Amino acid sequence: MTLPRFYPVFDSADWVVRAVPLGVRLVQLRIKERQDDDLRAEIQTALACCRQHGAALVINDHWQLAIELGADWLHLGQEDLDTADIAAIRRAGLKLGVSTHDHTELDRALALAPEYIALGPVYPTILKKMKWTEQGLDRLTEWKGLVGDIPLCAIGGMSVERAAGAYAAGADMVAAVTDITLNADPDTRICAWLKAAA
Ligand SMILES: Cc1ncc(COP(=O)(O)OP(=O)(O)O)c(N)n1
Ligand SMILES: Cc1ncsc1CCOP(=O)(O)O
Ligand SMILES: [Mg+2]
Repeated sequence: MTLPRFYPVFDSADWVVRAVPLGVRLVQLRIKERQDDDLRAEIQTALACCRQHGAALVINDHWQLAIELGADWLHLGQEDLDTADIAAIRRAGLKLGVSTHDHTELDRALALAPEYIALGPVYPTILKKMKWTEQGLDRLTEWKGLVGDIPLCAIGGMSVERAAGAYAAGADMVAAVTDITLNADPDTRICAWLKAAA
């Protein structure tokens, strides 16, 4: 499967249900600090919507629920990898994306043969406090040289205006959160992303 070039990340199934009918074909559900029952309901709603529209849903962090609910994709960061059961995840047939920020993390990610590797924050992000400063476009180019055929995802401070630069630098996919969710007109912004990624 060739992964879509635009990869929005949302914190609720409502956002997924809003974005997918507009043409989004790869989307992440990234929900923090919620009870399992709530998470289960969110994942099930998002999964049903994505399956109806032929889109791929990536579950962030919650690998046990992803297995339990028969999800297809999972995203794990380096701290998630410390506790995740990769063998169980693979046995369940889940495809995997992994976050990286430096060479040690990249080596660890490559050893897992993930379906994509993410590098970030490419630009400063306001979504979460991170110990990593901006990586920049040259770092994306370096990463693309190191990951070879594995799709590379740029994340962190990405915007429609910055997308072309990230693709030109070597990103196969660009992920974004607040460029959409804080926009005054998220639907129009999603459509602009789809155009920029086409
Ligand atoms: C596409 C993509 N890239 C990176 C991340 C970050 O994952 P992680 O480092 O585990 O941090 P949290 O998102 O869990 O706070 C991501 N979610 N998606
Ligand atoms: C989850 C995550 N991982 C690296 S940067 C980032 C935040 C991306 O959010 P935004 O697109 O709003 O900068
Ligand atoms: Mg995580």
